[in-house]
Amino acid sequence: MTNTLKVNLDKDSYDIIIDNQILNNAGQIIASNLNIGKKILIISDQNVYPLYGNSLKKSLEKEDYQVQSHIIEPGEKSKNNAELNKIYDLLLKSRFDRNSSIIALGGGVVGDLAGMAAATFMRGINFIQIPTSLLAQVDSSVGGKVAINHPEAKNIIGAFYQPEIVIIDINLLKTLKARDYNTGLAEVIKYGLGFNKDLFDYIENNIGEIKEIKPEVLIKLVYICCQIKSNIVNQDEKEKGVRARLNLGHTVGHAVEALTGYNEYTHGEAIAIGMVYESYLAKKLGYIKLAEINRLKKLLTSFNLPVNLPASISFKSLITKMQTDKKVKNNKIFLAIPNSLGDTIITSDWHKKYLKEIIKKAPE
Ligand SMILES: NC(=O)c1ccc[n+]([C@@H]2O[C@H](COP(=O)([O-])OP(=O)(O)OC[C@H]3O[C@@H](n4cnc5c(N)ncnc54)[C@H](O)[C@@H]3O)[C@@H](O)[C@H]2O)c1
Ligand SMILES: O=C(O)C(=O)C[C@@H](O)[C@H](O)[C@H](O)COP(=O)(O)O
Ligand SMILES: [Zn+2]
Repeated sequence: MTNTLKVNLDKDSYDIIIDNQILNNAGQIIASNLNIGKKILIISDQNVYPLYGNSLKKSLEKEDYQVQSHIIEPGEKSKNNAELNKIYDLLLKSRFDRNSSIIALGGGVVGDLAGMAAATFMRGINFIQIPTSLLAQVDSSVGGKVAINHPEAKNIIGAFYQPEIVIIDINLLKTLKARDYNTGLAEVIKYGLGFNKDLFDYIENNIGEIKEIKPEVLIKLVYICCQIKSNIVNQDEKEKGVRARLNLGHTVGHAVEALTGYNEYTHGEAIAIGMVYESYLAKKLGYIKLAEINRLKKLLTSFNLPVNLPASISFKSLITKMQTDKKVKNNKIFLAIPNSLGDTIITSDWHKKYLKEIIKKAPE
């Protein structure tokens, strides 16, 4: 049974369609739901396109779309200005117009980069998300944050630009490498830790089924995460308030990614570390309990996710990098931290020395 969620943003509202084995119907889903021009550019990467590019292309061509593809090197290093320029060159050369569309077929890197191209080319052309990694299915394909990195800071050049539709086929997850699957689980655990205690309990109680990628379990996880995210985005599309809670673990996590050159940790691994350190900070401030942090660490570890900062990152380098976070206001670093399991608060009322003490103690 197809599960459909709606992101409600007036004229920019869209459906999230979640099912098993629907990639071959993507063309028909697009043709019957969207009024778009015939030209489509699929942006994908060198791992994903050989697996799924042809099926998508065929299903679009069946509906008379004229399809071109642009394939990037996989990984965070492609989320940059040079790659974005290559896409603009292609769109111009192929005479794409305002009615044309870009489809992101890939993980969060492809989605963020393709979304930046769609948001900025001619000040905005149609954008369709077909996420293929777990992380992209539970998080990055929904909500309209699109971005590229700067060598100094993560996602620092970007926009809020909503897709026309999100088509999620959980069957695609079967070909993910274990490390990439686990990185998506870090965001799933974030939704449990920060927004839904029942989800946290469910993950703890179904570790085996989750590792086996059981379709009914994955549909449930993807549905709950997309539901949590769309409810928040519905209230605060442009992160003026409540949306900042989705950044739980990310102030430390993004700093870890940037300080390690975007190639030592995946995004999910970095935010796993971020969730642990930000939780210790929350505990010092009187929020989450040690027993809950220990549950978090155990759960992350059971999916091979890291829970300790690497020795190469000092307190000083971490705090300096955290100052580049987008949640900094008047030099104050606002953090999204767990209040208790299933609830997040935003605060700037914390002292840097707490983080210094936590790092010095090296939480085991
Ligand atoms: N926009 C947002 O709201 C948002 C939210 C969370 C994360 N992000 C961003 O997303 C990125 C991380 O996303 P990611 O973890 O998907 O990384 P990714 O896009 O690099 O994908 C991870 C790896 O999995 C491969 N892959 C993807 N789907 C596959 C499939 N079905 N079968 C086989 N291999 C597949 C990719 O080729 C890549 O090697 C980061 O840049 C992060 O900042 C954005
Ligand atoms: O959608 C959001 O809002 C999020 O914060 C989701 C995060 O998981 C995601 O990594 C996002 O890209 C981080 O946003 P940023 O504004 O801190 O770059
Ligand atoms: Zn994230």
